[in-house]
Amino acid sequence: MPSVGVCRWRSSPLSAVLRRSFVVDLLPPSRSQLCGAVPCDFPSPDAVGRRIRLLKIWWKELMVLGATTTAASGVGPLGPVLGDFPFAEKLAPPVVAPTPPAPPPVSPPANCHASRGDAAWAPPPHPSARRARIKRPPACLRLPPPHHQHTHHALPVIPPPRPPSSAHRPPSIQDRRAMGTVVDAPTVVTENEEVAVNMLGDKKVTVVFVLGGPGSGKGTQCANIVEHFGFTHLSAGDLLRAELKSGSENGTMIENMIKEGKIVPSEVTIALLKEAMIKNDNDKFLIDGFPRNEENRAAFEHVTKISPAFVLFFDCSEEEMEKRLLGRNEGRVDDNIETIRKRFKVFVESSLPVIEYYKAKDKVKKIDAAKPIAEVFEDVKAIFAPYAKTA
Ligand SMILES: Nc1ncnc2c1ncn2[C@@H]1O[C@H](COP(=O)(O)OP(=O)(O)O)[C@@H](O)[C@H]1O
Ligand SMILES: Nc1ccn([C@@H]2O[C@H](COP(=O)(O)OP(=O)(O)O)[C@@H](O)[C@H]2O)c(=O)n1
Repeated sequence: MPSVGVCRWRSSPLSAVLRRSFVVDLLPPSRSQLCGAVPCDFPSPDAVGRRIRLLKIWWKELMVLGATTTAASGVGPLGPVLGDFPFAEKLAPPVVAPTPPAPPPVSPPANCHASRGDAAWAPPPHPSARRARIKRPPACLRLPPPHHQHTHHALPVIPPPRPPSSAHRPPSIQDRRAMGTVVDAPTVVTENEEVAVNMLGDKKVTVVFVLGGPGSGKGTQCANIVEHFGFTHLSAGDLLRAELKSGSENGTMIENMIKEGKIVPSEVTIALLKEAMIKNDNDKFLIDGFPRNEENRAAFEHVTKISPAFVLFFDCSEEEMEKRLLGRNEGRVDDNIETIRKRFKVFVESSLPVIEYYKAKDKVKKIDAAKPIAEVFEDVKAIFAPYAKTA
């Protein structure tokens, strides 16, 4: 049988409004077919009720498509989890509208470039899906036509995933999982522009990602940039350490990840960055130590719609960085030789590819960070000259 559905819900204490989200995690091939279906914010129990109903409608559709359920990860199969949802008992029993019969075969709309025989073409969404008011991928991108030898209920073959660089690619389930929010607006990240239409609405922001190995001097130079160029410094590591100290429900997880030099799941870090950016009136941000891997990068762009003006990359040898970290004396649990080596490995395996990604977009400004602090800052200043404070 073709598909697997797993549903779980989670809450986050990070937001003023308690956010709850369902994530329906569909393993391939159904994932690409139903991506964008369900994850959402639940600002109130009423909204939760509506989403439960939608989930049930979607679930029915999956069943119609011949899906089977298997607990693959998370809490378990969708059906039982719906029953377990903590707000469920506070709601009137959800009214699930009867699913209308399957629509008759239709021809592709005139404005769809594909024809019925094309693998890219699909009939419009089922009416119950339209009721759901949840943004699904455009029909042209979604269901390929049923495979000729297949019966009615067989899932069609799903085309291979589209390249991640496509500005119109619907966010994947992983991206949405990472966000914990629904992105109703089309995912458009303004490339090669210093400011983007973003989560801050009309407010245009300039974001610079500051990357480099542990101990390369990111924090030190960010302090200088703040002083001279009026940026706000958001250190992902500092935000995570503050979150762990705050007694958050994620505290233990964050602590363990930091001790092991591992990367905290994007949803946690992005929520912290997002909150910090929303709270701050400044429009120029240095985001230090983020994105640390491909997941961080893609999720951030999807959630915030912000593309960095450029990436400041502090290039330094491991030998020099190790020396600095061992002499940092900030009492950090991860500044010991064992964790430092793990962090170096993570940097090479996960963070360097992010730098390569931006390099391919001509957005990386590399600094020789092995030089003394003042000399490094001279190079930094040259890069930030266009952002000189005018006051
Ligand atoms: N260019 C430099 N030369 C020598 N020591 C430096 C230099 N830049 C930073 N340091 C020192 O190295 C340590 C790590 O720097 P830090 O800015 O905290 O790195 P990161 O934020 O990249 O982990 C700190 O003790 C800092 O004072
Ligand atoms: N985007 C990020 C940034 C930091 N972190 C965690 O925080 C730790 C410390 O990061 P940091 O940026 O403060 O310090 P450095 O490793 O750059 O010195 C990392 O080793 C990760 O465990 C993360 O998980 N995700």
